[in-house]
Amino acid sequence: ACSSKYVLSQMHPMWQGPLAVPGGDRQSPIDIVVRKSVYDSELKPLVTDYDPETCQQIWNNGYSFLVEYDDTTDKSTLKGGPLQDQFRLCQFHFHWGETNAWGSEHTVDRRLFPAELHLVHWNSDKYSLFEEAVMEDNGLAVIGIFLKVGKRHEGLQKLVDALPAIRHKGSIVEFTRFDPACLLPSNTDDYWTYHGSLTTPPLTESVTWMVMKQHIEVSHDQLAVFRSLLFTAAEEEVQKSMVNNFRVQQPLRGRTVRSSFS
Ligand SMILES: NS(=O)(=O)c1cccc(F)c1
Ligand SMILES: [Zn+2]
Repeated sequence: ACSSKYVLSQMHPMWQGPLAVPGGDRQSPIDIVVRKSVYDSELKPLVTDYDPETCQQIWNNGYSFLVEYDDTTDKSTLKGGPLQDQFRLCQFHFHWGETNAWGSEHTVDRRLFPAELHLVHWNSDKYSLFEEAVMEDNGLAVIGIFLKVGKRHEGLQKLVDALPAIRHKGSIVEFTRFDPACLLPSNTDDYWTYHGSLTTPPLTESVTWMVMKQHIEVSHDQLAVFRSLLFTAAEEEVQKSMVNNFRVQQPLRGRTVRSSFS
């Protein structure tokens, strides 16, 4: 599984400030200004091919909870879209708020969503490990999907039911046969894409972002279980609710956001 040490658990969201980043001219997340995005007819549909058998564990890294996949073979892959190479799924995780009013990292015309899902992949045509790819400017491809509060998401419930077992930072439990394709919106042909970074330290500028235009719906109660997680380890005397684990929007710095739809 990809090394999640890159989602540094000891980094409390307080780091959201302008952390000094080498270069720092392609940081994420950003506000997507729809009328400034440029339609690119060359952008292809995303092609995901995920094998649920590669799902391994779910754990609380003190920042979010991660579902990690075996990325030692090309069994769960992403290609197409703006991508020239094949990418391997290594993990997915979420960002959310303390209320339904905010929580997403990307915004669309400044609109905030209650949460955002990130499916993280690394370029297995060019690199042999996540740790290598994370340092290269075409190393990672992350699919961002907005969550809205509405009807219950049946596929998400298996994941929600596992959360009480990983309430504290450092908790990990086996989690198998989860097909991340069930979390994709019905339309994955319409997305915005731009070159950016990780949104948590080390904030490396190695990510091709694909933010889906169509959101998925989860129930209020399902999202409330996300908020029952803790940033803190079991032994810490003051327990802190895992909420508002999102980074603020970063300057576009002249980048162009392309859309796959007109
Ligand atoms: N939030 S994110 O940019 O998807 C991310 C942060 C850190 C590590 C990683 F693999 C993905
Ligand atoms: Zn993320």
